[in-house]
Amino acid sequence: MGNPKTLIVYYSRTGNTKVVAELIQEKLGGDLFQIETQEKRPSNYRKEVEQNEEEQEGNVLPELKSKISNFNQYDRIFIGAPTWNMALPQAILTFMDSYEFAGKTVIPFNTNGGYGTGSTFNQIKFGVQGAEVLDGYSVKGGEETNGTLLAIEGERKVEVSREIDTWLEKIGQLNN
Ligand SMILES: Cc1cc2nc3c(=O)[nH]c(=O)nc-3n(C[C@H](O)[C@H](O)[C@H](O)COP(=O)(O)O)c2cc1C
Repeated sequence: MGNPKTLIVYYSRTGNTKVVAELIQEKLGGDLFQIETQEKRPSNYRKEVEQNEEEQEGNVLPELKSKISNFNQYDRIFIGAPTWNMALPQAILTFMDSYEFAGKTVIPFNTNGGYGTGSTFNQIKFGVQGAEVLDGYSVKGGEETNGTLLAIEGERKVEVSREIDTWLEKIGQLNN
């Protein structure tokens, strides 16, 4: 695919997934879009953990704040999410439910508190039926439980940027 039109979508509470999204944009260009819920999320960590669990258990799809105009124009869509309770934050499910992905290339990325992607990549694969899904990138981000919010900054951000180059090259997306 020559010069694909690229969209980089992400959900981020404490900024780690946002930094990865911005690094991808620096390297490949494309449009950035932050998924946000219509209703404000709890700022308290424990309250967010509880609300998220309730939403995941009840298959609740929280309403999103805004829609992407002209989604059809995009060929290549990066979807970035933190691991929440070893799964996707439900807002990503709302996002995937809102658009048609058939014929597109989808590339997932993830940040987590050290326990890995959980089911996030599989959920993305399942949520974008008809798309070609490439291998994702995952990196350790923050650990709100011990007070580390944004971890991907400074020297760590430089390292992550290098890892992203390696990943993009491996999946054949670096010079596209
Ligand atoms: C509600 C909630 C649940 C989380 N659950 C997990 C988890 O199950 N496993 C894990 O490794 N990290 C978990 N984390 C940590 C985040 O995945 C990690 O801090 C990530 O880098 C946050 O990304 P962000 O800064 O873009 O919001 C959780 C964080 C929150 C707020």
